[in-house]
Amino acid sequence: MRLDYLSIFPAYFDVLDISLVGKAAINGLVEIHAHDLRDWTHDRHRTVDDTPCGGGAGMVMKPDPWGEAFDEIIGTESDPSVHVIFPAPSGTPFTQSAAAELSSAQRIVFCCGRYEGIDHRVIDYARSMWTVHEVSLGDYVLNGGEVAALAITEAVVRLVPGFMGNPESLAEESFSAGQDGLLEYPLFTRPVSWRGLDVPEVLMSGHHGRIASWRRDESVRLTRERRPDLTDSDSSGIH
Ligand SMILES: CN1CCC[C@H](Cn2ccc3ccc(-c4n[nH]c(N)c4C#N)cc32)C1
Repeated sequence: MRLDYLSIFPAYFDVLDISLVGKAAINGLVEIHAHDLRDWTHDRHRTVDDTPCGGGAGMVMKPDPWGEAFDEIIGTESDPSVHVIFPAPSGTPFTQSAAAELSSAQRIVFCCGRYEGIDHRVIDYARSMWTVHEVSLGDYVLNGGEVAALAITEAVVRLVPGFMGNPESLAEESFSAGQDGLLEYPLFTRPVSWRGLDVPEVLMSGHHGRIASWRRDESVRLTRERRPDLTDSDSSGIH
């Protein structure tokens, strides 16, 4: 899997060399390339923004640098196997199932906007050439797309076959299919007693049936408390 990041702050992606994603890069599972969008400007000030047509606050990212960057990084041929991701507050909420789908992609290009956003013709052009995803990390406003690109990268790469040392652990995570769409149960480890707080006895019983039942009950309880929206979904085990 090749991952490209287009941003006016490419240093955001230096962190990928440190994290788990860095290990995947070393193992050859993923190839990471960060690019400075300003490398595709031609004026002395390396300008990437301009005032919004129709007025309004802030600045909008000009289409020209993006188009020239696309030509060089992706090419000028249409290819639906290339996935181009535009993080944006107006995007579709990014989910675990979207991460799972993207984990089989061979090429993902993240377009990280800044200012008030990117000229919409950039997205329209990308849609005419590649498979485009306009996604949102959540219902809050960030200053740009970089943090979202990092979060999406981690969510996707950890699902790439061969990345996780113990793929079985993926099955029990919140939001994974194996978890019935429920939140993860509380976790405990040694010491059994810590500052007057004890591990639930059932977890020390060695009785696998009771442990599984306790964990399921806890997942149902937490999901009802914190994510009632998940309890109505078909995939959840709660109805
Ligand atoms: C005041 N304005 C409002 C519009 C957005 C401006 C900042 N910005 C520019 C590009 C850009 C990309 C993503 C996000 C973003 N925010 N929240 C999320 N979940 C996102 C995601 N994915 C934010 C962004 C700030």
